[in-house]
Amino acid sequence: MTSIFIEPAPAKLNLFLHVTGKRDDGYHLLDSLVCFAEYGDVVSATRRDDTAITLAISGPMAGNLSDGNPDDNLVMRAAKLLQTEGKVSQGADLTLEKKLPVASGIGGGSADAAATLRVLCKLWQLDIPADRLAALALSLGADVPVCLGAKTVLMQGIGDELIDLPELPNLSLVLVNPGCAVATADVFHARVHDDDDNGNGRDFTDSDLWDRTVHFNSGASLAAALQDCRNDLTLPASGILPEICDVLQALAREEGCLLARMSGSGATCFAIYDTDDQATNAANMIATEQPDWWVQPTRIQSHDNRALSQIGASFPA
Ligand SMILES: C[C@](O)(CO)[C@H](O)COP(=O)(O)OP(=O)(O)OC[C@H]1O[C@@H](n2ccc(N)nc2=O)[C@H](O)[C@@H]1O
Ligand SMILES: Nc1ncnc2c1ncn2[C@@H]1O[C@H](COP(=O)(O)OP(=O)(O)OP(=O)(O)O)[C@@H](O)[C@H]1O
Repeated sequence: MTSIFIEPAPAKLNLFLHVTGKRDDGYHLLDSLVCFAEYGDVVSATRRDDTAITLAISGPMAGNLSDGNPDDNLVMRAAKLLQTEGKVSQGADLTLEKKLPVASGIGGGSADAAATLRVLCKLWQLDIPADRLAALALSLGADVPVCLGAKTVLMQGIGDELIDLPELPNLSLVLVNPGCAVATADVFHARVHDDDDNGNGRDFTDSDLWDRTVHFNSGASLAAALQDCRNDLTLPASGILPEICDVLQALAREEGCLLARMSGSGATCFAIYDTDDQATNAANMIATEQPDWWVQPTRIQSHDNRALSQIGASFPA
């Protein structure tokens, strides 16, 4: 019997993203409310007797990763890092079902790397201290630590400081990407004044604007509070890719839209709708009008289904 271990790699959403400073090494300090969608990629792993690590990629977005060197894939990089760190003498056959658009602000690669770390800790029965695992995650990318826990948090620092928050209400969401990749580094670099700021400069937002104690009981009350926040990367990202403005307008004009905003460094935008039906209708309308866009209705990941997903699964193959 071969055991297969399976881990979801859910889409990350920045419900707001404030840039609060810049470090000497060029990385930006953030204050961001991060949650995870039910929709995402899937990583699975089976054991090998030798030390080789293989990766097979399938799924609707697999083609967008086929050009690069497979060893550059964040799944492979995470696996090799963990194998070295854990002094593991086994290998693994990994699969990645790629459903999220690549380089699109919803952390697809980061979610895949984090899911790989989780799945291989189970497969290889590693007991790595949480702070060591978080440091490994950060070495793979600023978004990987938040994707490791895959729960609602306030994210600060460069993505390495994670503060637990009360669970958010169930949200009816639509994610839309105009079909163009945007590089995160280009968006940060395109910020006005970015080059002459020292970390306390005039174009940075104050941090700690979010009340960490409030428990929202509806999507409407959360969306109302989010109106006072922004994504500070929307302007630079839409300067690079003006279609982002079209996506935001398309989401906002559908019935029941409570909030439409870009996630991360874009170009994917999300909208919160009042009901699941309104989200489904909005997704259908936008997909019909814009057949080249990626349009995905989903919900926020709740504690219940997250608990299930974190256990993973082991069954005969
Ligand atoms: C914008 C966010 O998506 C918000 O969640 C993340 O901060 C991005 O995280 P990520 O894609 O994992 O980013 P990385 O791969 O670590 O960094 C890519 C590039 O983005 C810029 N970068 C990234 C994160 C950060 N806090 N400040 C930055 O300035 C840097 O130029 C860096 O070279
Ligand atoms: N498994 C993977 N999935 C997606 N991208 C990957 C993967 N492995 C490597 N990459 C590379 O990583 C880069 C960032 O991709 P990713 O999809 O994580 O961006 P993103 O959604 O903008 O992330 P973030 O929101 O964390 O900034 C791309 O240039 C892509 O080629």
